[in-house]
Amino acid sequence: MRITKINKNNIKMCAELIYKEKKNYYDYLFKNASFVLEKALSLNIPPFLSENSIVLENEDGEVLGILLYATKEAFRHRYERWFRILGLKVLGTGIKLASVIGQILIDFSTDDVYIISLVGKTPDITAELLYILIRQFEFSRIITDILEEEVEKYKNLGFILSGKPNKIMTRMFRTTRYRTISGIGWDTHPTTKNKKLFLGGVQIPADFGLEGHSDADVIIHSIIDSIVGVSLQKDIGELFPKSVTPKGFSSKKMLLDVLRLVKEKGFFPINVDCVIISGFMLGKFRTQISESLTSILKCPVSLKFKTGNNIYPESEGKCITAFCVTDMISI
Ligand SMILES: Nc1ccn([C@@H]2O[C@H](COP(=O)(O)O)[C@@H](O)[C@H]2O)c(=O)n1
Ligand SMILES: C[C@@]1(CO)OP(=O)(O)OP(=O)(O)OC[C@H]1O
Repeated sequence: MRITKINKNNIKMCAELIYKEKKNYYDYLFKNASFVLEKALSLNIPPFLSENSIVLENEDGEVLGILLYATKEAFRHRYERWFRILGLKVLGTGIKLASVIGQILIDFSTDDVYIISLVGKTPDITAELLYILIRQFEFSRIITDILEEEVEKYKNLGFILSGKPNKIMTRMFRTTRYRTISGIGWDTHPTTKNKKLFLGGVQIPADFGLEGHSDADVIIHSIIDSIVGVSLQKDIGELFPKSVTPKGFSSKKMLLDVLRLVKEKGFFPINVDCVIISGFMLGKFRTQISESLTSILKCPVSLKFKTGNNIYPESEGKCITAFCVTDMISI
């Protein structure tokens, strides 16, 4: 997944998502609304400014979600440019637009940001877009006007109701404050000759593996527990019970599932720090394991390896143990 802005390659997909999210409202404002929106985006007509967009795309360039925002400035200037797409119709539509814009200018300050569109193909993408906005910019309040059916979605993102700016829309707002929170995780698995060794999503060349129902990747299991405890009040066994998890299941897939779940709830890992106790030397795999985990978690991951100085069962190769602490931002 990559972060970008509206550009000529993705403008059609972005315009479609923006239109679909508030179809009734845009249809009320404009005739042929989907065409008007795409045109407004391509001509950069305020407040539909591509510079004020955050777009998440997959590796194939498919748009997974878009957040389009506007500052007070964007509502104030260069409105005459609407004539270029609306022509004479601006006289009819203009009255509706002018009243919407006028109300917004009265209701919010230069410290606020107004969300025109926040739409993700899945709830975790929607939350991630909001997280990027909150972390990147120092606004004090986020205001948005939405259709009634979107209220739950915004409540889940920490917004509260604040009235009805017009007969179609509902207004909601939230502050941009966030908190940091840390979780701890631990896991240990006995070694076995019958399995491959997976650590941090990397298959390590060794003549043994770890016993367990899944691929028994102790590093990932400890990271999962450090994340899901504080965010979901759960542990790995509750999320992936042995009764329904296929034997040998990939821990990497479990971590990807967990990240989707916690992001939906507004929790974003920002740092992971692990200690691994193992008699089998792992130092030469540090970079590979850390890069594998960073590519999944999208945050720095540090690893320390310890032998246990011959006094732990890990030192004798009976098992491998991992501890970890994950710091997260909760929006
Ligand atoms: N499985 C391991 C354990 C340790 N290392 C490296 O060896 C250093 C010394 O470890 P002690 O537990 O004896 O203090 C340690 O700093 C690690 O870099 C390792 O590579 N793999
Ligand atoms: C992951 C699960 C189930 O798939 O099994 P294991 O691979 O045995 O791992 P463990 O860390 O003992 O506990 C959680 C289990 O539910």
